[in-house]
Amino acid sequence: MARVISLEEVKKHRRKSSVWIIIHNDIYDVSKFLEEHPGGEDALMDYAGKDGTQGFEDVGHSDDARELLKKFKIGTLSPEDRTKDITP
Ligand code: HEM
Repeated sequence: MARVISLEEVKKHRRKSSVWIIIHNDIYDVSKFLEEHPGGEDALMDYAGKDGTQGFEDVGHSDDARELLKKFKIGTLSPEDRTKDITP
């Protein structure tokens, strides 16, 4: 079962040593992906400890990128902290 994580906890992971990002109410630890991200480290750091759904979708990431996401998933956001999800 996926670990349930609060927004308060996510907010603590906004330094390069530990970067968590929320996308579609799931939580991703991208600490080890910063240097590999084709969109650059800064794009990820802008959303460190925050909800990056809008940013992620605005770029129009490929299916490969979406597939890659699965590798970094560490949990889901607590129900009380969830936002109304956006497409897709
Ligand atoms: C957190 C998980 C993320 C993963 C796994 C990821 C993965 C990728 C991958 C594989 C690409 C190469 C193009 C593609 O396949 O679509 C890419 C490009 C890009 N990403 Fe991300 N990305 C993530 C988050 C973000 C976020 C939050 C932003 C914020 C704006 C972002 C901005 C970009 C940009 C601007 C490019 C385009 C680079 C270019 O084509 O010049 N990414 N990303």
